[in-house]
Amino acid sequence: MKSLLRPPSPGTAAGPVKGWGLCLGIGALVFAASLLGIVTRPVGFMAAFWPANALLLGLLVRYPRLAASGTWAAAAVGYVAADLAAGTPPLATLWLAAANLCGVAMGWWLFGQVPVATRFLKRQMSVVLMFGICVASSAAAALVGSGTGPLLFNTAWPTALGMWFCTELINSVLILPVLLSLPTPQEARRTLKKRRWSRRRWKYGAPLLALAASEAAAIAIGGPGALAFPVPALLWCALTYGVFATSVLSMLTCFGLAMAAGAGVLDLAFAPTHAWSVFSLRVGISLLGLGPLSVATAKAASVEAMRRLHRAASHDFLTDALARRAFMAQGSKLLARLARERSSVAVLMLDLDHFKRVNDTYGHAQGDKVLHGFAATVSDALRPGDLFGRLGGEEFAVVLPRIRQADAMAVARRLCKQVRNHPFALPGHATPLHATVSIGLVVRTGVSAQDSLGALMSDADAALYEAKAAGRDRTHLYEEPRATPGP
Ligand SMILES: Nc1nc2c(ncn2[C@@H]2O[C@H](COP(=O)(O)OP(=O)(O)OP(=O)(O)O)[C@@H](O)[C@H]2O)c(=O)[nH]1
Repeated sequence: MKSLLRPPSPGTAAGPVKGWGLCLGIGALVFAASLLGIVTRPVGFMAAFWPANALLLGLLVRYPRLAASGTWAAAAVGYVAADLAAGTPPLATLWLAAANLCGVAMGWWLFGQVPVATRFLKRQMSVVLMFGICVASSAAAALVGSGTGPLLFNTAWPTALGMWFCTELINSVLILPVLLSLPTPQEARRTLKKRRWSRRRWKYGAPLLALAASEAAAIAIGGPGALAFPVPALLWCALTYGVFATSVLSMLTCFGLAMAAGAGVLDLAFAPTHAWSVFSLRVGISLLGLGPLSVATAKAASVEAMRRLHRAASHDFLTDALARRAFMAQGSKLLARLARERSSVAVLMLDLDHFKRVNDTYGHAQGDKVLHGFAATVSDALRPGDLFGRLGGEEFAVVLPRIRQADAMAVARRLCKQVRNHPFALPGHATPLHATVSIGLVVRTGVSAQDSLGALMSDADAALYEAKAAGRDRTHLYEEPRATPGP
């Protein structure tokens, strides 16, 4: 399917357009969302709730490859069909559909100018930019569509312009963040795994309770200030939950407030029937949702920056193995856990053979490539729970938890074999380099609190020395020196 408009740079969450089925789905979604807007539209008035444009824009931005000609055509059919079904005259339906599509196309084009991470609410400035785009796309739809006000809805043009704009704004500002921050199944699984719901349930439940209580207080007390009552609870939610959960809660709270005010349940002590009061209410509620969203986005961006910083500090830049300090810290922690379990452990010391010759023959830069390839070969051969670190130079270490001696020996031999058989391709050299490694290992069954990682590494190092002395490219198991019989 050929694109009408060039899609924005391929997004991370893009998926292929699967033919007409997907187009039909988009058309049906736009039709249903438009009908919902029309059903909630007061007779002879413009719609107060119009989710179709925000849903369409959100899907196109979230999955850029949806933005094909068939999708746009299906969306147009969806808009027109919904208005025709509601009895709008045919020419007017075309005008209304054109206005809606104009707003969506404007938003879609502007999102395409924004870097992918910013677009998906992963940067500090994401919410500000998203708000700017929502204003521009709402203005585009309002400018094109507001001419229908005097003709169809008996509304003066400036009022129609304002109403169209504020309705578009509240819908896009509240619905778009939900779609833009929608986690992939992989991200959702990771988040659920990280959160320890059972142990800290109160910590995760408290902001939700506060939000419900503040909304109840807003309805009970009322008055112009009541709109701001849920703000502290929403901010608490933003500091506790992720961007997606915050955007869902903001959307529900803000739409809830707008509907409660419209229905008179929330008494704001002003006349919600007066057009400019409605304009002010909708714009105000749109802005209300931005605060918590900005906090959640800024927090997520700083957590991500900290994670990267931590990774850079704990991992060796050249080989991506754990750096010495992180290896010792994580290894000692693991050993303490194994001591509590009385489990077994194996510690391996690995040293590339004659590595100085590699540097001397091929140069230091090529030596770096060999170190990188060696580390990748070793880490590929280990299990997820094993620790692999670079102690310095061409010396590495591995901790294998909960392993029997025979299996640890098999792992060490396998590593030796894999390195021996691995051809290290060096740029500018026709024939690949073959390297070998010597490994010394120590196995402790029933780890006790007296065992330290440093002592085990020193035993493994002694075994490594023996492996080197015996001719290299081999493994050697450390054996406790036998007690000499007394006189
Ligand atoms: N390319 C590169 N070389 C390094 C790095 N760190 C240490 N080396 C080199 O690794 C070499 C280690 O040499 P030696 O300790 O003599 O050991 P060897 O030549 O591997 O000999 P054996 O260990 O006895 O088999 C030295 O030439 C160091 O300069 C690094 O980050 N990159």
